[in-house]
Parts: sequence; C-alpha cells; structure tokens
Amino acid sequence: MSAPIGVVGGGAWGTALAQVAAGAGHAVRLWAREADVVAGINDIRENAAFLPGIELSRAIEATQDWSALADARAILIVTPAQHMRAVLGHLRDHTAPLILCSKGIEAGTLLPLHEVARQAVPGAPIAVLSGPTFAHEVAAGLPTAVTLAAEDADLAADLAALVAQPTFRPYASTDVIGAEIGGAVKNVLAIACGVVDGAGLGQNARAALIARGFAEMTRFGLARGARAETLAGLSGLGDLVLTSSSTSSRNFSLGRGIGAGTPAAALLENRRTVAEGAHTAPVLREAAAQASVDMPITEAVCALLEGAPVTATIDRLLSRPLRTEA
Ligand SMILES: NC(=O)c1ccc[n+]([C@@H]2O[C@H](COP(=O)([O-])OP(=O)(O)OC[C@H]3O[C@@H](n4cnc5c(N)ncnc54)[C@H](O)[C@@H]3O)[C@@H](O)[C@H]2O)c1
Ligand SMILES: O=P(O)(O)OC[C@H](O)CO
Repeated sequence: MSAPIGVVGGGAWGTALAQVAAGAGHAVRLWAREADVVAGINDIRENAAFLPGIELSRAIEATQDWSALADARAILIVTPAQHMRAVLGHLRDHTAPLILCSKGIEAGTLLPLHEVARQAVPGAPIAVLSGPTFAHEVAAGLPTAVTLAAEDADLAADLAALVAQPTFRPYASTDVIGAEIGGAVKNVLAIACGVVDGAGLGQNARAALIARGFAEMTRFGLARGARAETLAGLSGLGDLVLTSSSTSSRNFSLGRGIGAGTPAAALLENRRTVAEGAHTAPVLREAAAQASVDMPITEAVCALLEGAPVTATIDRLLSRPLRTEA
C-alpha cells in the first residue's frame, strides 16, 4: 500500500477533500482539532458538526495525533487562514509537499498563505489548491474544477494527478500568488454581494458589483504579482461567480444578514463555522493601502463589519466620482 495522503483540518472543506483523496484511491489520515469530529468520522463515518449527511469513506482515518501524518506523501492544509501558522508549527520538520486549501491573507504580516507556510515549514514544497468548491457538493461527488498551483510545474502536475477524479479536475498552474489572491478576495466580495441581496437592491446591482469587484481583485492581484489569466480563471472569477450568488456561501449569507439589518457583530458572535471574508477584509484593506491600490468595495465591507449603517455605506459607494471603466 502506498503512503497515505494527510489532511489537516476537520471542517467542511478538509472533510470533503479527504473524501476526494479517498475516492482517488488513497488511504487518508485526517487530523482534526475536535475530539467529537474524530470520533464521528471513525465510528459512524460522518462529520456531523461540519459536513452532516455525507457518508464518509472507510479509507479515511481521523486522528488528533500529529505523528500519524509522519509518513504522508502529501498533506492538504485546510484550517482557517488565521490559524494556519500555529497549526503548521506542528509540521515544522516535514518535507512532503503541503497543498494549501484555505483562503485568506495573514493578519499582521499581510503575507499570503504560501509565504506563511514557507516560513513555518521550510523543508516542504508548497502548492495551493483553490476554485469554485462548495464542500457539500464536492463531498457528494458533484463535478467541479480547481486551480492547483506550485512554482515547480512538474510538482503542480504531479499533485494534480494525485488528487484528480473525473468529478474533481485540477488544472495545474505555476501562479501560486494568483491562485491565492483570487480565493482570498472573492470572500470579501461575496459579503458585499450578500449585502446587496439582503438590502433588496436588485440583480442589476449585484452584477455590477461582481464586475467592479473583479476589477478590484485584478488591480490588487496584478500589484502583488498575480497573472491576469489566473485571476480570470477558476480560482478567481470562477470562485467569485459561485460565491457571490448563492446562500450556500457563508460569506454571501453573512452579507445578506448585514444587508437585511442585523449588526455584523451579532452575526459573527459564537459561530462554529468560518466566514473567511470577515477576517480577510481588514487585512486586505491594509494590504491594498500598502500597495497603493484603490479597493472601494473592500473598504465598504470593512465599514459594514465595523458597524457602519448599510444605507449610508451604500450611498457613499454610489456617490464616488465618475471615472473611466478601465
Ligand atoms: N467549506 C467550503 O466549502 C470551503 C471550500 C473551499 C475553501 N474553504 C476554505 O477552507 C478553510 C477551512 O474552512 P472549512 O469550511 O473547512 O471550515 P468550517 O467552517 O467547516 O470549520 C471551522 C474549522 O475551523 C477550525 N478551527 C476553529 N478554531 C481553530 C483554531 N484555533 N485552530 C485551528 N483550527 C481551528 C475547526 O477545527 C474547523 O476545522 C477556510 O479558509 C475556507 O475559506 C472552504
Ligand atoms: O462558504 P464560503 O463563502 O466560505 O465559500 C466556500 C468556498 O470558498 C467556495 O469556493
């Protein structure tokens, strides 16, 4: 039997990716933080806390023991972005490739996650997997495609082949920063689209916001070294289209609640699942200021998360001076 695939993170996405890896024929070791998640996966083949209703493969063994990942041939990292550095501290001496599947930018350092991983696990090759992927659809075997990026083109192709299934098609890329920026920024834009929906501003407004949001993602991405074609691909525009129009998105739903008049603080209090856009927005605003990139939609989302009134925030966005589209 070949070496197992490791997965770190027993939330919805880590569990769905464990199911994908098992479906691709691998033994899978899934490290989860919660004892109830580990017990549920091993005993009744279900992650009732984060991915209820999906029968999980017997090839998945859940654990809270870091040493169970020692012989993994590759490890998928799927914790919330702001916890990634702390979690990777447990893997410091690993040399197997790490595939980062989380979406965000580290607060404080403003580093993209692949640079966090490079610092935290210096001996491991780093790759990024990102794209339009609602966990429950992927776990149910519905089809999608993702970007799998590594600086080394051969590594990207090898890792893509390792996790591919007919219903899970990774497209290899060498644009690591591009794959990361699309996923991080779309979560913030999804909150904005949810606000438009919750406030009843109509479908034209949402389409305009998606287009101007994509312009914002592109400006920021290009300033940080991303390639335009990656931003227009699966991990950028593809994921933006998905998340900005569906209540299956935690970020869109958060925005919808804000738009309908519930304070952001109340919506964020005591949640067990993560809406990454709420954590990414202030970090993105700071990173954009540092790069001298204008991101008015991101600024509006930050204001709403900080408690600004919905109508006044939308009015401010709509009354910006007219400009050219390019
Ligand atoms: N759910 C999806 O459909 C999906 C798809 C693609 C990418 N992602 C990304 O994957 C990442 C994980 O999201 P998810 O949906 O699996 O999470 P989730 O909302 O289902 O679960 C929350 C996760 O956070 C973990 N957590 C909470 N506090 C923690 C701490 N202090 N240290 C370490 N871990 C902690 C929990 O153990 C749990 O795994 C996010 O960056 C998300 O944007 C999610
Ligand atoms: O539920 P969301 O908003 O975190 O979105 C999940 C994934 O990122 C979609 O690709």
